[in-house]
Amino acid sequence: MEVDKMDENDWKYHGEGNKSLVVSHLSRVLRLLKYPAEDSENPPQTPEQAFRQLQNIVDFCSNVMSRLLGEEFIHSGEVVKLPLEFVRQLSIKVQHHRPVWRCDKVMDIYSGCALCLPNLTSPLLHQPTHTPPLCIEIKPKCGFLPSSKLVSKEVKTKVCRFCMHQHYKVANGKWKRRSLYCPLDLFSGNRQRMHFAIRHLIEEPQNNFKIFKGGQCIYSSKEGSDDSPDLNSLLHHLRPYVMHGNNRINSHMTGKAVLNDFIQVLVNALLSSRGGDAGVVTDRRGEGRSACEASLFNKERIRHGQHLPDISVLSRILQTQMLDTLDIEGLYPLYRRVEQHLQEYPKESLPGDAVHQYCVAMTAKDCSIMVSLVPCTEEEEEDDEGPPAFSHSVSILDLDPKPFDSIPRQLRLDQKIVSFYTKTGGSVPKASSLPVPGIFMAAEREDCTLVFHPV
Ligand SMILES: O=P(O)(O)O[C@@H]1[C@@H](OP(=O)(O)O)[C@H](OP(=O)(O)O)[C@H](O)[C@H](OP(=O)(O)O)[C@H]1OP(=O)(O)O
Ligand SMILES: Nc1ncnc2c1ncn2[C@@H]1O[C@H](COP(=O)(O)OP(=O)(O)OP(=O)(O)O)[C@@H](O)[C@H]1O
Repeated sequence: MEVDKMDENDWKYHGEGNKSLVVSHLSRVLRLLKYPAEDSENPPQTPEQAFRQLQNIVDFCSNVMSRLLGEEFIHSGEVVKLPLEFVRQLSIKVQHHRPVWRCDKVMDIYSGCALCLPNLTSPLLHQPTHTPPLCIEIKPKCGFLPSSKLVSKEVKTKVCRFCMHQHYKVANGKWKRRSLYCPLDLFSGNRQRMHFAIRHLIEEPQNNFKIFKGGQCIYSSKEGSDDSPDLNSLLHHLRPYVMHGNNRINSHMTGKAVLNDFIQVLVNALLSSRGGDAGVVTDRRGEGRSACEASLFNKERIRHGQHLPDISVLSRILQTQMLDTLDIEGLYPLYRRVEQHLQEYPKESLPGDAVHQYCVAMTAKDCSIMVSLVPCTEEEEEDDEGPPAFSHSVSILDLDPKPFDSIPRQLRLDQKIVSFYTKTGGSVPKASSLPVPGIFMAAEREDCTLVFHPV
């Protein structure tokens, strides 16, 4: 990338999270920092500090997270310096593409620094094919229940944080409808539970699920809209991908069958391992802690569980998340001691391995997975009968270090989520806050492999 020849017209808005805004051009993305809007006139850090922050992200990703998660999944990127005029023009250009609820923050136009990464949704990264790759982004969140003795509320050992948080988010207006996705189902390694989890991600994607086709986002939650995302449009996009096997070309496939095939391919990619056959490991979550009581998956079926292949992306993420052995309730007193120590000895480097370990686990609880599916050509396809054949690649994104001083906020949020869930009895929400019965609910009636509990 020749930074002195940058033209904002080449770049387009690609997406954003809470801390960064991403623009793309062909096979590259630039990830720019964001600041609170009230700081827009007065940037909270100097260009040197911004550069250091981005370099820290690269170093943390390549030295810490890549060792824990497996370097085959990681792209650390590099920090680039950009012309300020380019960044200013870019910020104006992308503004009207930004979701309104993200505009409490503004793009950093002062430092001229950004992180340059491969565009993981780009067709150019993949072999040339008639059909562009489908890229599925999943933000899986925390996949286990805490077992720390320092947990004060029993409900935390039965209902997962994501499921409890959903009640709090809907009550506070962050999302219109509750997602029935449960991370413990996705991380279970049991194909039926994983299928069930992905169905719920599709039903109510929120910020946990997106699909890109040829670099364009074709399926995601529509910000501020009461409507569910357009499943018919998704089916329209997916159908050619799952129909391209010879035997199917002239046959009709129901929407349900298209989605089932698509989910099956995605589950296969998530369970696959790089560089060898998947071994099966003992579930480190232990008996009785691998299911969330709030999940609607039929509990009877959980007994016949399988486990995650040890070197699958989900297993690597889960193992890293589980470095949080104390839970925020057990960690907070240690954090306070470290903080006091630093007040007394400000020149010392930070002691406290447990606090470091907790922060690493936090990063793994907030990262995203990008699965890229490239349809096999007819010659490559071996089996006409089974689900369609794809080659796939899997990456992990958003591996930024979490700041130590976010720990007090973590504790407060944990208390709010648990207290809200306990007060409202974790009640099944009113019909109006459940997903609109869509293609899945209708499809369920004829599906004997998945069972929804009555709601
Ligand atoms: O605390 P959580 O679980 O709500 O996670 C936050 C995420 O909310 P989510 O529940 O996934 O919608 C939140 O995501 P959104 O802004 O809601 O899309 C951020 O990822 C936040 O991380 P950071 O402060 O930007 O580094 C995340 O904060 P950390 O807890 O990872 O610091
Ligand atoms: N390398 C990449 N290739 C393609 N798309 C990307 C890449 N990195 C990020 N994105 C897209 O940009 C979005 C925002 O990026 P990212 O999640 O890193 O932002 P963030 O502000 O750090 O998120 P968070 O809210 O979790 O803190 C992602 O959800 C993804 O869709």
